[in-house]
Amino acid sequence: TMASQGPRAPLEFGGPLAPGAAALMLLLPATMFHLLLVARSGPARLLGPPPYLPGLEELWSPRALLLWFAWLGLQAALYLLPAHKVAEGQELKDKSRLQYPINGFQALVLTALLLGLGVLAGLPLDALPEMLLPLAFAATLIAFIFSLLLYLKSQVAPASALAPGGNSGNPIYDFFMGRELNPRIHFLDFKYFCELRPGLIGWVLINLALLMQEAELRGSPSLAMWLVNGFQLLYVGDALWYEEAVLTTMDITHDGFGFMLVFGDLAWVPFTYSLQAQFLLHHPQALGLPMASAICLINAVGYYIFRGANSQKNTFRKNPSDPRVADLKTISTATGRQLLVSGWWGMVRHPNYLGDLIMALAWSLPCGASHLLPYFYLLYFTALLVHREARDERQCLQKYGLAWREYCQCVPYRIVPYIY
Ligand SMILES: NC(=O)C1=CN([C@@H]2O[C@H](COP(=O)(O)OP(=O)(O)OC[C@H]3O[C@@H](n4cnc5c(N)ncnc54)[C@H](OP(=O)(O)O)[C@@H]3O)[C@@H](O)[C@H]2O)C=CC1
Ligand SMILES: CC(C)CCC[C@@H](C)[C@H]1CC=C2C3=C(CC[C@@]21C)[C@@]1(C)CC[C@H](O)C(C)(C)[C@@H]1CC3
Repeated sequence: TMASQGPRAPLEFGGPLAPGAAALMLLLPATMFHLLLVARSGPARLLGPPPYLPGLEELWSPRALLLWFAWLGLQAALYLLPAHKVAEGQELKDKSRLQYPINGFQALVLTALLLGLGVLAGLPLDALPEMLLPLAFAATLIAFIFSLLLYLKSQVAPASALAPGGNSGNPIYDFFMGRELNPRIHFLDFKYFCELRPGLIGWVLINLALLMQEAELRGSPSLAMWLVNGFQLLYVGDALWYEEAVLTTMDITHDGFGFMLVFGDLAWVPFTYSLQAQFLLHHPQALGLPMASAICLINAVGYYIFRGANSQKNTFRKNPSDPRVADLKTISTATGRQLLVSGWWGMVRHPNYLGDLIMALAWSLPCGASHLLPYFYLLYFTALLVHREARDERQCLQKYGLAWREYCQCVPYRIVPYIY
């Protein structure tokens, strides 16, 4: 029987048609391919036309598809290995809690070991950069097919399994946003797995391959390439070290798993988040030690704010009496949960976004100021977080009502103190 529609939320991204979900399903892959093509071109003009339009013979590669399936299989196997900890997710509508393995950092380390052994045995990792286009094409194909399978699976899911935002009744919109909240087969939770494993680890693998190819090309990797690789490996390592924290993010607790997140996880993250390293391979930048030191300081400040704010909130949510957060000022809410109104969360309402954006700036600066392309991530990410912050504000106002308004009066700025 058809599952009755679950609760309905306001339509995001302008709804199902242009400039909504349907447009984004074409625009996002097109933007990704544009970035991949421009990064390797001499002029590297972000706002100009791509240097050429690749033919299907350049995009389609059975070898790339096979590589993707092998990569997904490896990461799924590492995900299903015994975990040192199994965490419970947030309470669901039916009062149950799902279980999630906490073994992401272990998967990163094992992947590094396996790849290290592979390179010693002759695995041509430095050949990966030449395959970025067919690999991105394969990832996009997999994203569409996987999203279709998820959409079909959601048709037989009970209403309690549906996400608030992904069942408008419009197939295009629901395919894009995702109908089911936590699609899984036994212990393999597809949303949790895709968000933290193949794309995120694939991102730093692509970065490493680009660094290795620069060493082949120029004798040794540039300081700028080292910085970008180091900063982004820190970011991915941190995400996997604090993997359990993702269980309280809105993607896991609120959003359906549809094309937007499937494509975002499997294609957008590995192929557009590695843009700075791609740019540096084709556009070497001389970076002096004083500038490099200043950029390292900027990344350190961003990481300090990002980690400090995320850990403070997650610690507080886990145990408000924890000595590390017990003395912070709070606002009580009708739900029984409290809102932090001092510490990081008394500075602005999303201090973690501020730290993340500062790091995004530090990732771009090693690429110099001659091109806009390396700053694409900063521009995209600012738009993503501003949109995300607005979504979260709506959800928090709905959750907490007057208490949230009181919080907004105490903490008037959203992301940047005294600015926004
Ligand atoms: N690199 C990338 O592409 C992306 C990175 N990120 C990063 O992911 C991290 C998580 O971000 P995101 O998932 O958006 O959500 P957040 O971690 O910002 O969590 C938002 C939730 O935190 C709780 N909260 C908000 N204010 C307070 C307060 N004052 N006291 C206590 N709890 C509060 C509310 O949930 P409740 O009260 O229900 O607990 C709210 O819904 C961020 O650091 C962000 O930068 C996010 C998206 C993309
Ligand atoms: C326009 C895009 C295609 C829309 C897709 C957005 C996604 C790429 C992001 C949505 C939320 C994300 C998070 C992270 C990566 C990007 C996506 C999937 C995250 C895993 C990065 C590392 C962080 O430490 C985190 C807090 C774990 C992030 C969680 C949200």
